Amino acid sequence: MTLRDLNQLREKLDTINVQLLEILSERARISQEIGEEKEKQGVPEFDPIREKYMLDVLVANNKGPFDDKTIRHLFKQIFQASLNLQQEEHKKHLLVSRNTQKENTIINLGNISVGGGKPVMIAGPCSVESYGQVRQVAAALKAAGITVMRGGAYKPRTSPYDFQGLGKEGLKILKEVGTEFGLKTISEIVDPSHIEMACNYIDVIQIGARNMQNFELLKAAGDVRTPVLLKRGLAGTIEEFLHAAEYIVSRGNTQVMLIERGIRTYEKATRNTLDISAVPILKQESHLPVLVDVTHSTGRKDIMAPCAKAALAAGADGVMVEVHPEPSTALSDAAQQLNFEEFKRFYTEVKQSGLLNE
Ligand SMILES: O=C(O)C(=O)C[C@]1(C(=O)O)C=C[C@@H](O)C=C1
Repeated sequence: MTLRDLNQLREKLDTINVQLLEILSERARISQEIGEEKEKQGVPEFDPIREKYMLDVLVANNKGPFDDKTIRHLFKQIFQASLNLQQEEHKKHLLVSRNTQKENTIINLGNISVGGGKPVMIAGPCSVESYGQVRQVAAALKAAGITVMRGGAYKPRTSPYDFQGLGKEGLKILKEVGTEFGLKTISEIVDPSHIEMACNYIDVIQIGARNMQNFELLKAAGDVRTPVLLKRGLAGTIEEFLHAAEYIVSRGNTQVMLIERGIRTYEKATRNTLDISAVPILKQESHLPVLVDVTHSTGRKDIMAPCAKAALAAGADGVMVEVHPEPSTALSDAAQQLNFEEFKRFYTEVKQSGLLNE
């Protein structure tokens, strides 16, 4: 074969490549149209039976030189790429998506609004341990000007032998103390059958990281009209996080706040890895308020203030931090809760950055 012949063959390939591209693009456009129709009809995009049928037809028509396995592989890539296109489009239509609602969702908690452009500080003990302990924290928070207090009554702990929380008794304490000090309260609920009951005692239902994909719990939280603080799962992707929020919003409860709390990585210097990039991504992709939990993400008191400032600089609508009257005696998270003095220093430093704007 002469050099001239080789060049002629390559020119033929170049032409076919462009033709293939045109055909592939045309196929992709049709697949997108199918995707839109599927969305309207509420039919899932991925259809393995349809894919199997198409592959069988292709293999039946295959005259070589590619073997059947190669044909299956090549076309499966095309199906997958088309499916990705359909799913990208579908994501834009989620109720939690910024494409569906341009304006920020604002959640009013007493005299503060979360998501309205004025970031908030939420603080409180990891666990509700006693009436006296919650009262002490509430008094310190009130004095500092905090108006939303967190406190865990149902504690999903790694070990079944660790303190499991005071349950309903803990919710009652939060209600009593919250009312006395004029504070709004947040507490985690772990059982779908407790959601309705909890609404009588607390102002915000928290769904914890371990329950981000507890779909029955998400549905139950979607059926009430109490605001929900949804934590990102330990290994939850941003896409999974948004779909978890969609579970709640699609049931009619539009009052959802997202909270980044660190994800599991190989890094051991912090308890989890605070994914700061999640903040601007979530703000771009969703209209829901985005907060950052600096206690669980870092697990380190010495870097909580810079991480809180980083979160606010990245666009977070608020920061959550754990505070305890005497952290060394705390029944959970003893190492990372701030005492009142430490909280004051932390809060002052964050306020001085001018990012909190309270
Ligand atoms: O035919 C369909 O139902 C499509 O949605 C199209 C298509 C494709 O483009 O190959 C896309 C996703 C499905 O998994 C199967 C096929």
